[in-house]
Amino acid sequence: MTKVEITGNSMIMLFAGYETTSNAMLFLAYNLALHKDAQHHVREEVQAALHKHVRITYEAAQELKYLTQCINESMRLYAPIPGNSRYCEEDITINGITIPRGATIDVPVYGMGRDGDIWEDPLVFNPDRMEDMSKIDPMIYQPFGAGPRNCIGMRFALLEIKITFAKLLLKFDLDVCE
Ligand code: HEM
Repeated sequence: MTKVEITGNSMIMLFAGYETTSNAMLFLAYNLALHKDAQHHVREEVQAALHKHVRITYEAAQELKYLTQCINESMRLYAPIPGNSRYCEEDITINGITIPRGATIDVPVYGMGRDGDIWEDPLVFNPDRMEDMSKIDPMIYQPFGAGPRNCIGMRFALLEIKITFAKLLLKFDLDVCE
């Protein structure tokens, strides 16, 4: 790799990985502060995992299913990257719509996450709807993008968020200010 490539890749890893994860955590904290029942559920789950694993390890984090649902639901409502795009390299017709070569396709990630034709009560924070991710269309719910160039840091980000919130909720109660 050249020096320019190393610098460019280092910069993108920092920019792509810092603000995105911190915004995801910010909105998760907000949603859990607003929804004490969900916060309580997550805390109980973390305590059970701690009981089994003693520390919040990688393995323990994998068992935090309800916390994962809360993270996913929070990113549906508040996608850290609200829009994405793709450049069309050649003419193509999909479902009767022709997209010409050279066109840029905007992907409305935030809008799709709140579309009433797709989600029941779209503005309600309901982690239960994220219980079975195989029922969710990955082209519609795509906070980490989609396809071969989706987010390379997704697993790392989810782990980081889970460990942070597991530790946070063991010590603190999250509340909204007046
Ligand atoms: C909650 C946290 C994060 C969110 C919501 C997020 C979201 C995204 C999205 C939407 C894309 C574009 C994918 C596409 O076009 O299909 C992307 C790409 C990328 N992300 Fe993340 N990201 C997060 C965390 C991270 C972290 C922690 C890292 C690295 C440590 C990272 C590194 C990257 C890189 C390098 C790309 C470009 C991948 C490529 O072009 O092949 N991201 N991310």
